[in-house]
Amino acid sequence: MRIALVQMKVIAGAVDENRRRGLALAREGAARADVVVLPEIWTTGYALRDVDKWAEDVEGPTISEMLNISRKYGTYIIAGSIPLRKNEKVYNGAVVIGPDGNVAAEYRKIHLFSMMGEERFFAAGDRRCTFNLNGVTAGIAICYDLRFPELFRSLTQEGVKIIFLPAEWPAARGEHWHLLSRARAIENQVFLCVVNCVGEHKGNPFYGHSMLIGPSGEVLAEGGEEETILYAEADFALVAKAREKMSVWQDRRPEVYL
Ligand SMILES: NC(=O)CCC(=O)C(=O)O
Repeated sequence: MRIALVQMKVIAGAVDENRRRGLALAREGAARADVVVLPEIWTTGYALRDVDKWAEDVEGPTISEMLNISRKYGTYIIAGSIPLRKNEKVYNGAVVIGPDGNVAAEYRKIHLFSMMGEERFFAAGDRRCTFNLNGVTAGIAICYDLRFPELFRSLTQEGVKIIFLPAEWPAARGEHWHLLSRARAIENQVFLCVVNCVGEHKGNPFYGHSMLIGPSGEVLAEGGEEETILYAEADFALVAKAREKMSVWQDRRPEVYL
């Protein structure tokens, strides 16, 4: 399965420009891959005070155009996250679009990033999200969720072989980005597809370094700190191979942990 990791430059508050560029990059990726993934809140960036103004539902201009792209190219699109309006609340929400051009799943960020006051602007999600990716069970988490291994464990318990993580992660914590992403892949023996943005916010650069990580922690593709589309192959047979080689899952002792 060929994945396009859209590591785009996000400018806080420049919604029209971000949307125009994000859609163009998604079109480019969709022409060359089976799955396209965008970063976290890529339409608004960290203009958190304005997310209510810019929030859209799945019929809004961003997702409806993503549905057209996916229908035209027959690709899955994980439309990063956008401020997503649902039942009169605004969530930091990721929408998964199937190759038939319909919404296949929605994930609303569970762990809001209190260090930046996200909880003042978004409602928190309270549900995990898995979906069928061409016969493979896949899961989603968003950015700060990466610090909560329990979520990734539960997704693995549900049978996922790949977890997608759109992010807006700063260069200041680049080491954490690498360590946590690889640890989540290694401990669960699953693929992690982590897609970050580039650019800066109030003088603080975003880290980029989007990656596809294999189920033994191998970095199969990694971006730099520039806007780019990374293309990478996920061979899901590697999951069974990693688990045959080292039976971490069977060796767990859950009865002792809680
Ligand atoms: N947008 C985020 O969730 C940022 C998370 C982050 O910077 C961190 O966990 O560190």
